[in-house]
Amino acid sequence: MKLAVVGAGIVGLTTGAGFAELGHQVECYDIDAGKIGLLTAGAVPYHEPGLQSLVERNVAAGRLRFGLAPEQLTSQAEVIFLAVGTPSADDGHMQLAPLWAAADKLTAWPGGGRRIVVVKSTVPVGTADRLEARLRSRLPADCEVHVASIPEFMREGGAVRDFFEPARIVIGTNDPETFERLDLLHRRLPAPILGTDRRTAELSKLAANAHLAVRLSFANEMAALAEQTGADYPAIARVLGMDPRIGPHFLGAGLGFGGSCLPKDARALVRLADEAGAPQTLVAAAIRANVMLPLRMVRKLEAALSGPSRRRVALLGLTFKPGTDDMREAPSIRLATELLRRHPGIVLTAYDPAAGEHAKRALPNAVQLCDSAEAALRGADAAILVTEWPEFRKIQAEDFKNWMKRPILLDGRNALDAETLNAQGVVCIGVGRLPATPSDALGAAELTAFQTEVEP
Ligand SMILES: NC(=O)C1=CN([C@@H]2O[C@H](COP(=O)(O)OP(=O)(O)OC[C@H]3O[C@@H](n4cnc5c(N)ncnc54)[C@H](O)[C@@H]3O)[C@@H](O)[C@H]2O)C=CC1
Ligand SMILES: O=C(O)[C@H]1O[C@H](OP(=O)(O)OP(=O)(O)OC[C@H]2O[C@@H](n3ccc(=O)[nH]c3=O)[C@H](O)[C@@H]2O)[C@H](O)[C@@H](O)[C@@H]1O
Repeated sequence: MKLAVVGAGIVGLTTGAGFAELGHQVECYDIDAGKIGLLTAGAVPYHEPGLQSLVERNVAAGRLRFGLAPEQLTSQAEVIFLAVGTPSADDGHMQLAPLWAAADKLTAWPGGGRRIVVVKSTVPVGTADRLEARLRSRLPADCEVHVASIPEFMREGGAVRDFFEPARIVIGTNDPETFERLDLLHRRLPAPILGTDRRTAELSKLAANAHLAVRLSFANEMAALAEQTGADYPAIARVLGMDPRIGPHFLGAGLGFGGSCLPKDARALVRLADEAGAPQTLVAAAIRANVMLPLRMVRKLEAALSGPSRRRVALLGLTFKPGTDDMREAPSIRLATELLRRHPGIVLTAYDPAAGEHAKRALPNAVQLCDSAEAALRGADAAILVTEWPEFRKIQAEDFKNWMKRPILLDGRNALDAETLNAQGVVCIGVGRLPATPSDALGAAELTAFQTEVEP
């Protein structure tokens, strides 16, 4: 089949390269000339395992091409995927301007006939309906267009694996012929295909991310309760996870969920639900609970250092999770900002193996970015493990003791072997693990003030 993808972000590029690997002819477009320049020169601009070789292989085989506009490639695509970004607006709604801009360009695409436009981007319910009406009113009479919703569930850092081994594929359309073509396109992927209407497909995507957000906030609040009551949250998570009705995934407590999707999609769902008259109070509470977590960590640091002003504190890991260079809504940003706001004299050093320039752009200027964990830790009074990159687990107790002024580690992801480190003279404090000292607990007034500040 001839396919086109508009928006060569992580989703668009992985989808395009993935379908090319399955033997289809794919053209990928993006308005970002820098990105298209890199891709045309053979460089993938994302830290995404397996994507570089997937792209290289399919470009070399002549199945994958890149361009700034369809006129450059004379597209005759039967199926066009829209995979542009849908970032949050200030009020929590999703910005759909990139989607409408991309869609409006479709009306100038060469060639008529029957075309299927698939919305891959995560969007509010009803967007595919609006898009179809918009396209039909603008396309020439010889062009028959059908819009479908095929939401994407891939995870960053595992996008290629998730493309080839998805848990499920949802095809949202009411048009039987459109379903048949899209079903045929996806049939080689080893996953159940669920046919739904478009609105159900759109809401199922938002519901999936909101469910994950609620689950994580539950885990984090339970971990806080474990700390305050002297229980051990990781053991509780194991107990919960062994119940097949609960399952073991996404129960990890720590600094909370970040990234370009979970927070954005949860916020958008709350807005959508308010307008629809079916408020999602649980999801709203999950968002609030999540943004509190960096503050909890600041309070822990304050308790551990008895006042971190003019101290040197190292942040280990900055991206929103390991395996990616993505800094979008990374908890490290709120943590660093809050530390600097509350303790203007603090010296913050930081190291991340992948964040590079993204970290420089996302973090306050005062954060000193280092090019190794050792450089960040040298002379530090304490360190906070923010992102559980595997290389941090290789640092030995002796290294922490030699490099740091005081080997105090706040493990914000329960990634380190606290027992071993503690036995070897390093103070390692995990999340939901140790009984909190009274000063750890957030005062009610402080909690309310912070919550008001971060109200979703
Ligand atoms: N990142 C992820 O793992 C997942 C993302 N999603 C959703 O997929 C969508 C895309 O996400 P990402 O790939 O992460 O976004 P991204 O921000 O990495 O990439 C979006 C791309 O679209 C391009 N673009 C914007 N307007 C355009 C236009 N008018 N014409 C052509 N290109 C245009 C941008 O230049 C950018 O390269 C979002 O709605 C997101 O919520 C869904 C599942 C997973
Ligand atoms: O819509 C999207 O873009 C995607 O959003 C998430 O994927 P992703 O943002 O790549 O990251 P996750 O692996 O879900 O992690 C999200 C956040 O939760 C945190 N997390 C995850 C798991 C856990 O146990 N504890 C925890 O704090 C991570 O550190 C990270 O900050 C979903 O998992 C994907 O299914 C979805 O397609």
